[in-house]
Amino acid sequence: MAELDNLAARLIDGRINGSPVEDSVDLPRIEAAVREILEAIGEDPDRPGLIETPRRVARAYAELFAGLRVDPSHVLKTSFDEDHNELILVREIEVQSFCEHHLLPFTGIAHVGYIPGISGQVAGLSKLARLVEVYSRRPQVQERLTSQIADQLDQSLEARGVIVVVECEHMCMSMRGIRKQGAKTVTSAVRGILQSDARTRAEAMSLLRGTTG
Ligand SMILES: Nc1nc2c(ncn2[C@@H]2O[C@H](COP(=O)(O)OP(=O)(O)OP(=O)(O)O)[C@@H](O)[C@H]2O)c(=O)[nH]1
Ligand SMILES: [Zn+2]
Repeated sequence: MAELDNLAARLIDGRINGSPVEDSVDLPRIEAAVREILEAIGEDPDRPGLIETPRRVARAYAELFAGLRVDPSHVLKTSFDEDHNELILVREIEVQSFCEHHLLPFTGIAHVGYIPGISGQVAGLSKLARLVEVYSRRPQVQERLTSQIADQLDQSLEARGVIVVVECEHMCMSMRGIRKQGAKTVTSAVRGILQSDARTRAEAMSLLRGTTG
C-alpha cells in the first residue's frame, strides 16, 4: 500500500509518464469499457482516430483519479512547530475535480485556512494545496470535497479552527442538462473556533475574500 500510495502521490504531481501508471488502476478493464462506450454511441472504435483512445482514456483516468490511492493523512505528516496562533490562509488554490454523478469535471478555486492548536502544529503551505489535490482527484461532490479537506486539517493539526471555502463551476450544469454556463457553486466548511465564534469567522471571511479593511 505504501508503495502504491507513493506512486499515486507522484501521479498527482504529474511526474509519471510511462509504465508505472499501469500499476495503479486496472487499465485493461477501463480500455474494454471505453471501447464499449464508443460502440454504444455509434462510433467505430477501430477507425484510425479512435484506435488508441481506450488506452489513452485508461491512462488519463489513472492520473485523474489517483487521489483514491493516496492516504490524505500522509500529506500533513511533515507539520512542524511554530509560534503562530492566528489564522493561516492560502487563497485561490486551483480545484480540478469530477462530479460523481456524471463523471464530468468541476473546476474552480479553494480557500483553505486554519488557526493552529495548542500543540502549535503548522503545515507547510504547499501541503494545503496537496490536500486539495488528493481529495479532488476522486469522483466527488463539492460538499464532500469541502468537508473532507476541513476534517483532515482539523484532525492532523489539532487546529483550533478550520475554514474551507470552495467555489466551482460544474460541467454537468454547463455542458448538458440545464446548460447554464458561469453558475458558481460555493460551499464552506468551518470547524472549531471558526464555527463557534462569529467574530473570528467574520475576520477569516474578510481575509478570504481579499478584503482586510
Ligand atoms: N449537491 C451537489 N450536486 C451535484 C454536484 N455535482 C453535480 N450535482 C448534481 O447532481 C444532480 C444529479 O441529479 P439527477 O436528477 O440524478 O441527474 P440528472 O437527471 O442528470 O440531473 P440534471 O443535471 O438536472 O439533468 C444534478 O442536479 C447535478 O447538478 C455536487 O458537487 N454537489
Ligand atoms: Zn454532475
